[in-house]
Amino acid sequence: MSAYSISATVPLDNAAQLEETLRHIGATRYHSLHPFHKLLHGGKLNKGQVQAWALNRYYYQSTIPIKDAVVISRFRDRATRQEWRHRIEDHDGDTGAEGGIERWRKLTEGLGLDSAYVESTEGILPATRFAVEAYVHFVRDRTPLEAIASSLTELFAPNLHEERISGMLKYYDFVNPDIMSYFSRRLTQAPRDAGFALDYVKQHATTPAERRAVCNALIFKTNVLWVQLDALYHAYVDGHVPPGAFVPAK
Ligand SMILES: O=C(O)c1cc(C(=O)O)c2c(n1)C(=O)C(=O)c1cc(C(=O)O)[nH]c1-2
Repeated sequence: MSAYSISATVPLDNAAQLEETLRHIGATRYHSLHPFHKLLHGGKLNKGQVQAWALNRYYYQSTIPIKDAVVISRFRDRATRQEWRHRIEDHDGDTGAEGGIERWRKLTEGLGLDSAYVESTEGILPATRFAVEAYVHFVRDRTPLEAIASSLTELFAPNLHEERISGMLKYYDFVNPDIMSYFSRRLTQAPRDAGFALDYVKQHATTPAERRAVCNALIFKTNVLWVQLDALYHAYVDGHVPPGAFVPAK
């Protein structure tokens, strides 16, 4: 066991073994297992703590299209770029079509946060910034195959989003279906994206070494997500807010 890579003894001789290993990584390392999410979805946080989560996650959400633009830049193959580009539109929106970032801003606004403050990202935790930047650098610096593989956490997102929608609506009187629209929309977007990425890595990782690199890219990404919640827990559950970061109103 390592925090960064799968064990050398895991068999990766074909695409079926690759998929099995990827699903195992999700089942054991996805951030749905993190204690901060248990508190968030179980109604155990106060409004200020939910605000801190949404404020920090805004940085992740708003960086995703930048990450996807970098992914696209790695491919000479037009068909892959064509397939990938709707992800940018899903988040950025288009003329007359609201995108995910705008929906996320509605969430932070509905939680009572000032949009200019959220968009400035001035109040986010240093660990959020470092983790999210590491994701962008990963897709820039690793192979195109690993860049695609790092998006595979989305395979596990729909279950988490369903748990989040129902838990947050049930437990928090400051949450309503309108401000949760970001997540209801992702329930259809994420499976399509994850399905493409899974098919892609199964087809293009043709050696055990490449399949291992795919698995380790997914582990890297689960770490990107996990450390963001570690930092939120330390700051807003344990109460050690770093200098200059968002402090909820009393
Ligand atoms: O709420 C979540 O837990 C969660 C997780 C993830 C993920 O697993 O990376 C994404 C999202 N949401 C999400 O909304 C989203 O648009 C998204 C894009 C990506 C990606 O890596 O390209 N991950 C995720």
